[in-house]
Amino acid sequence: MAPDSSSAGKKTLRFTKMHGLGNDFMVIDGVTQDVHLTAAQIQRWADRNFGIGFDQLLLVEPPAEPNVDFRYRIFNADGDEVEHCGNGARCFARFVLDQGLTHKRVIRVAIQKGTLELHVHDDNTVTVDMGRPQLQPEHIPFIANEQHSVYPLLISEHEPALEISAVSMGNPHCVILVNDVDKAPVQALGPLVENHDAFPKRCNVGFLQILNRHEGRLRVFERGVGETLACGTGACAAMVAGRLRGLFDTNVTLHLLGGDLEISWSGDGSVLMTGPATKVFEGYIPWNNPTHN
Ligand SMILES: N[C@H](CCC[C@H](N)C(=O)O)C(=O)O
Repeated sequence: MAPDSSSAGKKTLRFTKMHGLGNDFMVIDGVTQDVHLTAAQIQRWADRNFGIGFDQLLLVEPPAEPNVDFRYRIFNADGDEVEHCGNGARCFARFVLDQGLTHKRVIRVAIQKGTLELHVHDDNTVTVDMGRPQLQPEHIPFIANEQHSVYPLLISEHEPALEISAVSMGNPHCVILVNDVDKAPVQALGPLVENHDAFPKRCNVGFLQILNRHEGRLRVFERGVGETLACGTGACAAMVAGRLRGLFDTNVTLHLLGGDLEISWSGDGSVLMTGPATKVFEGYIPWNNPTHN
């Protein structure tokens, strides 16, 4: 029985903890609850010792336009709102069905820059149409050399420039090819690239090991979070980068620390991503809605 959310003026907020291959989320129903969040509140809840602990917070809201079922907003653990989250999109679809907010198995959801179409399968995996990758420099604030969206990125004058791929899935990704992800300098290089001034909005940093034309291994140092066990938009960006370099075919399995994602891209049009979405628990947290303080 849920505690009375309005007793004695003290409010409680209902949420669900979920993950997509270990990339974990606090998911909040902002359709039946009146929710206004501050960056400071998100940071407190994201703390894995003093809060709930998550990589991103997902806020589900009513649609603001026709032909869309919901809007969903994404906030990194550092409190910043961001453009897209692939693992989050799958968990969003599972959440709105579990909560009875929809009975549709094909769900259209608005994100910051566009609309996604989600297909929920009987085995509880979800296929997300992730939209077209954006390679034009205006999406990636780079001096483009145009060659397969591969750019030199100078980290230090004492070392040769990194040869990186820059792909936007709505959120910025920098993909670096490595021989062995287990030996990749994720913690040392991740923050330097994330905060490089070539990325005025910072970026997510993917370390991609090509196994064959249909398989790769990927680790991601996420913008605003650090290394996560999986990154859906990062997997899409890595597959696009590999395909643009002529190293991947149309359908690829990417092995991330938390499990596998299936990514399809013909070289034009949308990237499709398929993977699981898992509910861990439901909870309630005492809360003073900032707009009612
Ligand atoms: N850290 C990302 C947002 C979450 C992306 C990731 N969790 C995914 O599954 O796509 C960014 O700042 O753009």
